[in-house]
Amino acid sequence: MYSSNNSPRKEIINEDNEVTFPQYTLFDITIDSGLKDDEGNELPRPFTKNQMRKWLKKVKWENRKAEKRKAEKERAKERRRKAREANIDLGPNRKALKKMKLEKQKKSISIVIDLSFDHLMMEKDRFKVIKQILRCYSINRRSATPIHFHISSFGDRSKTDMSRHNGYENWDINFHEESYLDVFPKDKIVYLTSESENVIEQFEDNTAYIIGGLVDHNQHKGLCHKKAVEHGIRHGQLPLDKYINMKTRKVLTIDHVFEIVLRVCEGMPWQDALLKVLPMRKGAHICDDVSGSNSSIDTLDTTCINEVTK
Ligand SMILES: C[S@@+](CC[C@H](N)C(=O)[O-])C[C@H]1O[C@@H](n2cnc3c(N)ncnc32)[C@H](O)[C@@H]1O
Repeated sequence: MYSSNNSPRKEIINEDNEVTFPQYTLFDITIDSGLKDDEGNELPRPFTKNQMRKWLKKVKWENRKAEKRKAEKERAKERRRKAREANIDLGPNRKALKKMKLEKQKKSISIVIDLSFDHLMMEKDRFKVIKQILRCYSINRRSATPIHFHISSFGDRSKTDMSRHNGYENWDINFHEESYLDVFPKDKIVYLTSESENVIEQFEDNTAYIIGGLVDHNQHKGLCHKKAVEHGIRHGQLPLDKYINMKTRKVLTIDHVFEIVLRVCEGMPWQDALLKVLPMRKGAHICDDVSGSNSSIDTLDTTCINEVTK
């Protein structure tokens, strides 16, 4: 209790009528006053009004967040209860997913998200990249045939951005501080880029497919293609034109590219995978020349990439 109800600078009078200085902490930060008590212990500096205001704002925000989380948990519980009653399968729960992780056989291809573009993005866009990575992680975990998932050029900035998600170090993702060039043999790397003149038909075993970890609103058009050419590695685009017509441009988000690769590796025909993953607003619809024909990957050219550039 404060001796005055609105000035945080005042001392505290406890129940035994003893006067003490308050131990203010801003969560884990204690502000030192430079003063010492009788035993030589550092006394904390009371907050200024401004600091107190900020602290209260933060506490209120944290409380609101906790309430929202609690409400969301309740809603999820209710959804699950209703689904059970209606005999609807909501897929595996967390416990089952963990067990599945140990039992599932992974595909031999790897997907790498290249995080070497941090310096080109504002915080807001870097967070979008992380959010998309979370989605990739989540769909890969739920897949019956997950693919090896890597992150390369995982530097200090990415670590800080990622650390907002507790326990990410324990996720089933291989984090590499170094470039993908130092992790995989050069001839086993294919950079995925919509600007490539090579069209991917099938994914090769034991090959690492790189997705640029970049949200750039088309500001750095062709950057990943340029990078692949400069490094002398193979590159390829997804066969969008072959299977679907799209209203919008063909540059997809990281998680959409990831999911398309995952679904095709699971055995889904290209066209189905593209239509399943691409959102309605992209206006994806079936190409006249392939609709009705069997578009399964089995019937396609078996070369991984046409006119591969070395
Ligand atoms: C939002 S895009 C980044 C666009 C960026 N301007 C660039 O130079 O690639 C994110 C990543 O998804 C992959 N990607 C997007 N559309 C693709 C497509 N149609 N085919 C293959 N990869 C694609 C690329 O790896 C790309 O770097």
